[in-house]
Order: sequence, then C-alpha cells, then structure tokens
Amino acid sequence: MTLRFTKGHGTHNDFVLLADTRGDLDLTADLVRRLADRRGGIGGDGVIRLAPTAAVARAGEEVADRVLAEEPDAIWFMDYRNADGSVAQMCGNGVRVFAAFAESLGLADLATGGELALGTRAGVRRVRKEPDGWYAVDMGAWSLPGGAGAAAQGADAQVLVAGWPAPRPALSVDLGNPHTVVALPSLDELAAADLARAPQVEPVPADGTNVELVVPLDERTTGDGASVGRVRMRVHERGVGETQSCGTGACAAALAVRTWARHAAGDVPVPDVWEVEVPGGQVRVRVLADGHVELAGPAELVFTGEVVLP
Ligand SMILES: N[C@@H](CCC[C@H](N)C(=O)O)C(=O)O
Repeated sequence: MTLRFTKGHGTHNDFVLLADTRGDLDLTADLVRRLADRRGGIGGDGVIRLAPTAAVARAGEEVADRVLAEEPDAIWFMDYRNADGSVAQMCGNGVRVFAAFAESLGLADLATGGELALGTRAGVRRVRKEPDGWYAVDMGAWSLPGGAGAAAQGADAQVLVAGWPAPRPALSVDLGNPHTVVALPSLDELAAADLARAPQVEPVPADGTNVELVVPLDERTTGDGASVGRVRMRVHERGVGETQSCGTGACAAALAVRTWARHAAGDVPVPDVWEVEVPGGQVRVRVLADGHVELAGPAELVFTGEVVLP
C-alpha cells in the first residue's frame, strides 16, 4: 500500500502532512515513528493528519465535538503527533503549515482575506494570511499554571540542562500544550547549552513539557514609535528533542519574558508585540487584549510524494 504525503515546515520545524479527507486513516504511533524517521522514513519533527472534525469526533475524541459546537465551520481538524508517536494538543508552526496545506488541497482560500477556522485538541484556531505571505494564527487563551504567585515570583519550576552546575528557576506557560521557560544571562550560554538530552524539570510535569531557553534582547522601536520586544530562544520539544523552532514555544517565551519584564518594570508599559528568533528563523508574537495570543510566521510546502507501507 502507498500513502501520499506532503513535506512542509514553519521556520524549519518540519512536518509530514497527510490528507485524510475521508477520515479513515489508522495513524498508529508506529506509523508516525516510521514516517518521521529521518533515515528510514521521510523525516520530520511531527506528523500532521488533516481529517474531517466530524470523523475525529466519531472516533471518540470529545474535543472534536466541542470544536464543532463552538465553530461549525471548523470542518477540518489538525491531528498532531510528535515524532516519537505521542499525541500533542497543539502545534503553532504546524497550524500555519496546516493552513498552507489546506490551501494547496483547495480546502481553504486565504488569498482574498478569508479566514480558516480549524479544530485542534486545544480547541478552535483561526488563521489568516498577511499581505507579505505570513500566516497569523489566533492561538487562543494562554495561562500561567502557577497563577499570580508564579507571575510575581517569576518562577514555579526548576530546569537542569546537562552540564549546568545547578538547576535554574523557570516559569510554566500553558498554550494548550505545556511549556517551561528558563531565562539565560547571555547568548553565549544559550549557544552552549546541551539540548541533546532532555532537560530535567522539577516538579516533574505529569504529561511532560516543552522546554524553552531564552535570552531577552534589546527592544526596537518601529517607525510609528511603538516598542517591539525581542527574544532569542532554543527549544527542546516534548516527544521530539531539540528542534529548529516551536510556535507554541515562541509564544511561551514571549509571554514569560513579558511577565518578567512587567514585574521588573512596575508601572512602565511593556511591549505587546515580540519578535522571537529561533535557530530556524523568526516569528512574531502579539499579546491580544482578549487574553489570547497571536503567532505569525512563514509556512512552506517543500515536496510531495508517496511512501510505500509494508
Ligand atoms: N512544534 C510545535 C509543538 C509541537 C508539540 C510539542 N512537541 C508538544 O508535545 O507539546 C509548535 O510549533 O508549537
């Protein structure tokens, strides 16, 4: 049997995309691992199945029922799997690439100012295309699981990266999927960090976490006088390892740095727009007034092919 696929990426966070428009593909963890394998398969940080939201609901995922109740137009669902075969709730770069994939299949038209509402395990996500070709996603509500106490302290966890003499304080941020963000004092330390092994997080998160190492950079001022925050980050993704980018991680990084800046600055306003540099490029994070956060960045489809399944 052969399976058609498309390979795509968002700032080099790369995915194998499968168009399961009838919703009958049995995407087992073993199949995901084989497709994502960089030597024996196609290779990717994750596998994305585009399936009818109704089919995902029929398969027993209650979140798909909630998606359709909230937004009946969200007829397509992003079934996201990490490279190790585990299921993840959300993928920010993946949503943008999913939108580009849906356009390529004729399932969405974003060129004329339209919007694509899609289902994910973290709820409905809405994507629009900007004039420069970037995709902007309303990533929904974010939160600090540690609450106001963690915001005031700047930390509710500790992270130990291999080779560090001691753990460092870290802030948990929820983007529909879990993140733990650690500030480093210099770009040299960021570059030197050993992310080949999974960082140790305390308290140990029940469902694992994605870990972002961040260095806040100087703000820049735009032509109209607005301040834009800047952050550089590296990420170790749950279920994958170090990746070149992570969209939900970029949002978590910007939100953590903004939280730290707010507490350090007292009443001085902090930027709502943040440019996040990742090894694979740059994305933009905008903190919205309604408690949501928006992620914008590129999405590329690279090639299509067929894989032979045993
Ligand atoms: N790369 C993603 C996040 C993918 C899921 C993550 N590894 C998890 O398990 O939560 C992104 O761009 O957000």
